[in-house]
Amino acid sequence: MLCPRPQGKGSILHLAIYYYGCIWLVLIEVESNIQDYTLLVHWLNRLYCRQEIAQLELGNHLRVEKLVEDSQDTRTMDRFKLIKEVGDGTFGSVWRAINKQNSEVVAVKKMKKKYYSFEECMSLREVKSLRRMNHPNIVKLKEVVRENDILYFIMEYMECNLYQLMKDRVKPFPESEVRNWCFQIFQALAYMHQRGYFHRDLKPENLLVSKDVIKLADFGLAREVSSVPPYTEYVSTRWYRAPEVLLQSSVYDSAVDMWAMGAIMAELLTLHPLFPGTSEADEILKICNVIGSPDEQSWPEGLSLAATMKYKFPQIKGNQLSEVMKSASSEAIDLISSLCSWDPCKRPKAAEVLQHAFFQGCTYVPPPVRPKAGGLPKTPPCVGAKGISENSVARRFSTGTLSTMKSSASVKSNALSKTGVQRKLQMDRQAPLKSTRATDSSNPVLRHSRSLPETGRAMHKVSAITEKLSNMSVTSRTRTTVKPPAVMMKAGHGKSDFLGKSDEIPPAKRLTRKLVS
Ligand SMILES: Nc1ncnc2c1ncn2[C@@H]1O[C@H](COP(=O)(O)OP(=O)(O)OP(=O)(O)O)[C@@H](O)[C@H]1O
Repeated sequence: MLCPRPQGKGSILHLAIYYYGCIWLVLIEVESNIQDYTLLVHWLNRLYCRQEIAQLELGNHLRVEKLVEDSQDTRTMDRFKLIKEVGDGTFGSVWRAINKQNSEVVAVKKMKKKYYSFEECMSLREVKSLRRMNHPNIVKLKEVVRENDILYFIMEYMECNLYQLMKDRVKPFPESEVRNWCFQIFQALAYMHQRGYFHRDLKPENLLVSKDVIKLADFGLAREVSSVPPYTEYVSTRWYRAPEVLLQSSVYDSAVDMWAMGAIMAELLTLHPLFPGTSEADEILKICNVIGSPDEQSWPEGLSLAATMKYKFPQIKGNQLSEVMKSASSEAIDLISSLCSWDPCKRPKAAEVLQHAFFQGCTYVPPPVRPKAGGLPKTPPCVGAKGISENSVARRFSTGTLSTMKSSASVKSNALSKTGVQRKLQMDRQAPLKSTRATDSSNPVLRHSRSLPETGRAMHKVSAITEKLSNMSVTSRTRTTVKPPAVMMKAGHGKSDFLGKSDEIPPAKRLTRKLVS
């Protein structure tokens, strides 16, 4: 409420003080209604601009830095020349582009959905999480631009993704190369997990490579660890999906990323997906075939989750990972087995993995707190014996989770609590979603082709889920071979799935799918 205006012959000074006070009151009132800085920027933007551009300064204190005024707005996306489409995911198409102003090569992700306000854009998970990340192994988000209701992410450009590298290969990657990549990715994961985020959609397509450097990308599903469960939306690509997610736990955590990394590591070492399930039920069966069925000892919470869903695990003893990955070192196998533990609590944390014997000789250098001016921090490579001697120095600056260089992955202490809340399933009738893959016009017949239809965050009616779940049962069957199929396979088929078809394992060739180039 404003005070009554001074009556009578007030001096000019009085009037000035009165109006000054009024302005302050109005501002205070407005401010109390403004939730955060982003909204304030948007509000100012509305006043002065027709379009918005936010240049994100990546670091500890992110802020919207620049508003484009009327005189400039038509130039917003004109600054970029799109050269070639390099990827087409569920949510956006990605282009290699050049910033005409400084000739920098960038990646422009053009979102498929329209965005009618800037707040909507700024509240996207991809923006919220990426803008808080500043790590040499996490793809940098440079700008967020909304123009004509279309949202663009301007990112640093990476040459290709891991899936593209795998599909063209005949011989598996040398273990040293896999070690180098994985070490970088685990550093990125340690960084983001320690900052309270987990990715939830790790897969080879989301690991981008430029020369020796690999980076995590696609934070569309990233979630804050502190966000409140239940997590009800659809999460992650089936082949890399953790069992607790398959069993519809709604309180999973960063351990889902560790499971995915186990599967990715194995795939890099063999060029074949470790758990190429054709449906959710088949996914569980494939997991049982490799690591054996869970029991009261290995994963009591899993049995409860299954019971809640009226799902019965097949009783399979499982194979030895060493049989599946004949040429892998014992350290690699040990690490993959611990990452692919049924019980999420038994999977090592990312920071612990960096201490695993598989990475002996690799140096962990924590990223700087603030980005250095004049360039990105360099990714620390595996540096052999020198690295070991440097490691003690590196650890001094770590967050304290790295205890000993020689210790293997230890057991996690946090437990997943179980819940009766059911997560939503992708159903048979769902229209197939676009696969997440890079556009590959040069290679129409992809040997290692895959479709990742379940990356979509499909939502389904709970009643339908309940019906499906109550029918669900994966019957025990004699061990199906876990030998890599003759052809490279694609992640999932969209043909869901879980229920009633558990023992119908389609032949490998059904898994092959041609890619749209
Ligand atoms: N910064 C980048 N540089 C080069 N290529 C990129 C970049 N970001 C993404 N890509 C390519 O585009 C593809 C799709 O990108 P992205 O995963 O971000 O899209 P999406 O719509 O979120 O996909 P998804 O279906 O997995 O959710 C990636 O697999 C990658 O090949």
